[in-house]
Amino acid sequence: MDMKTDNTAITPLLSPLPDAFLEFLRENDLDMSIYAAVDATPRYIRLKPGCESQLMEFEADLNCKLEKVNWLPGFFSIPPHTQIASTKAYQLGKIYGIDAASGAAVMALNVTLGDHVLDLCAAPGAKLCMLADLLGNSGSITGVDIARHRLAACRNMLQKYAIGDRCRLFVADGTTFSLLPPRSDARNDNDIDDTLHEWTSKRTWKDRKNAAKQKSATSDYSLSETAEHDLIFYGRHSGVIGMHKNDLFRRVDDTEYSSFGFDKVLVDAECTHDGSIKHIQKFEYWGWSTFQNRFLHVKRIENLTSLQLALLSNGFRLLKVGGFLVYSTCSLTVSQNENVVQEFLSKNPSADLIPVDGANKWCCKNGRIPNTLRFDPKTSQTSGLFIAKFTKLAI
Ligand SMILES: C[S@@+](CC[C@H](N)C(=O)[O-])C[C@H]1O[C@@H](n2cnc3c(N)ncnc32)[C@H](O)[C@@H]1O
Repeated sequence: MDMKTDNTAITPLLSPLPDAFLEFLRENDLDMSIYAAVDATPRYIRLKPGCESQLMEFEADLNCKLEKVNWLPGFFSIPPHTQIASTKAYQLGKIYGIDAASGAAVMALNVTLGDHVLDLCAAPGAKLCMLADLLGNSGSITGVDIARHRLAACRNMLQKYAIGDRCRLFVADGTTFSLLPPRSDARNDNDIDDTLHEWTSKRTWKDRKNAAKQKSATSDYSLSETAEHDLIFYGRHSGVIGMHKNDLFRRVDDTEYSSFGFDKVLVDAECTHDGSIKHIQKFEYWGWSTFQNRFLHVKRIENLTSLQLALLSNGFRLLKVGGFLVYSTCSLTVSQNENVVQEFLSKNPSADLIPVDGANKWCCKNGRIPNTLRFDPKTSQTSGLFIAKFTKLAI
């Protein structure tokens, strides 16, 4: 699926910028000139590994030249208003639409073969697909998102690109998600009742009955273990098939995550999306009063930053000692980025904010605290994105 809205009805952002958005920029001390470059900001595509030799075909299909992004392997820029969803290359799952800054957030994780990766805010899944391509036939990916319909879109994408083999998707709250990565020594009792069999989109009569039972017993979202972590997809080699459900949903002591937790965690947190002008443009249709209600109310922003801190803290809890966590948002506000990072560091002595390898060659600037990065349309010719990378120390 194309990660950018291929909605031809959306016109360029009103010029001058709408008052509500200007007020938001002023309140957050953001330089409005970064949005001046928006109309000239290219789109980006990433090639499915193995399709590199078909560049000329893709150019003919997209009817434009593909410019290699030198600082980001596998990425190409295309003119801003190129439509990709109608192309054959896209429909056949040979190209992905994904912004280069999003690609940078994934690269910052330094994924290596065999890693167990957790993507805590995974939907609709552009970064998760890139993670799956980087892992290839190794390791595992666990994708979590609280929005069922968005995670279902992510599942469709995994199926379209045929990259879900080592992936598990859970509808769950990332602030409380608590499962371990799949273990290679997991029991495989495929024949025993109540173990997980191959995933199918059709639910068995027994599963439907259990779900109904759970629903009637669960007035509170947090009551049942399995309701709390609703597994909506798993691939054949995701480590799930043959597992007993109780083992899959087993709660462990927090200390176990330090040894058996995830090697890499991505927390691409919910935010105000102000760095993504495509998102902001949608308010021309939703109405700027909606923007005002959502983004200019102190209480709502406080709730959002609390959610971001909770997601980051829980992602870090699930990380192995020595593993890497990347926190990213497509907001450019300090409150949702550097402030969240600083508050998190003050509460987590085992967290170390570390530099992103190779970022000195990337088209971005430093954030307002050392080792953090900021992409924006003016500096990077990308959508806006903030990135911070942490490791977990053994203390
Ligand atoms: C910026 S989007 C993630 C984009 C995604 N990483 C990608 O590359 O396509 C943020 C996501 O966080 C999800 N979200 C919001 N609150 C959440 C929570 N408490 N737990 C898990 N996911 C949450 C939203 O549903 C949304 O899909």
